[in-house]
Amino acid sequence: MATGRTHRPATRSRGIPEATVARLPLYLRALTALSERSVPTVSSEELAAAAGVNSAKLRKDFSYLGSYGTRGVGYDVEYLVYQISRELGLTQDWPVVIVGIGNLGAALANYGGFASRGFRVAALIDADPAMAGKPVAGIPVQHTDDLEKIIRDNGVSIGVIATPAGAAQQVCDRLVAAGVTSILNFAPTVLSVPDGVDVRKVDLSIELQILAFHEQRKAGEETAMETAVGDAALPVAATRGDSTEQGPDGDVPAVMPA
Ligand SMILES: NC(=O)c1ccc[n+]([C@@H]2O[C@H](COP(=O)([O-])OP(=O)(O)OC[C@H]3O[C@@H](n4cnc5c(N)ncnc54)[C@H](O)[C@@H]3O)[C@@H](O)[C@H]2O)c1
Repeated sequence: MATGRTHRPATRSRGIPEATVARLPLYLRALTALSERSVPTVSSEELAAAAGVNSAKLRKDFSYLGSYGTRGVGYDVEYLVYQISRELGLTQDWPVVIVGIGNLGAALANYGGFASRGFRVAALIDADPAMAGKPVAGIPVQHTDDLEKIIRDNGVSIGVIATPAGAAQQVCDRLVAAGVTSILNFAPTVLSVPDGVDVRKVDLSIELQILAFHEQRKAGEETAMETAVGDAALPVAATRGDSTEQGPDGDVPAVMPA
């Protein structure tokens, strides 16, 4: 769901295209579900359907990992989970800080899915002095005055920004200066970062706008269908009872053949 943008070339140094990297978490999520059900192998078609990806694209993506599956058997689920996790750097623990512990930051801190995927929330940081020391998700919130020290002490390389838009660039600059090289930005603003820093932006309103676009198209198609059916209904109604105009099983066809 991330409407992501990274500041890296389209191909990573090991030759895996960014588009493939972006699909790896989708495969991993589908494979983890299979693994939890103790499914030993999966075909490219089944996995592609579970991940919502085209199966030819999946085979191409897996060829970058050196994984070709076995004809007639498919892919070994556990091995693929390991391979993709390793490729995504998930076989190691990633300490993450969240900056801006309001509604969203607190919800993110409380989300159990990060830790289970190797992302440990190492610290929560907020500018509001009244919040300092108060626990959120069992972690005491720390004040932004200590941001640089917190980053260094915890060896943090990934920062999550959940501050208001107006504060995001300044928070980003401080995170980067302190050594953070990957940022997940929830604030509705475009961040400037130096080369070598990756930024991904999550914007749920953009996702909703895309859904609205599809809803509008669906509504347009339905209107067009209704118009077509409505236009066709006149001759059908007029000829009802005329066996020559009925379908093979006696039903009146909804749309008359041209
Ligand atoms: N990307 C999305 O889909 C999405 C969804 C919801 C909200 N948002 C955005 O996330 C951000 C947070 O939303 P919210 O509802 O949690 O807001 P909020 O007002 O509840 O929380 C913001 C928090 O940031 C803190 N803060 C302000 N300036 C700071 C600074 N310089 N350094 C550290 N902390 C600072 C505030 O003290 C507050 O606790 C907003 O920018 C909002 O637009 C994005």
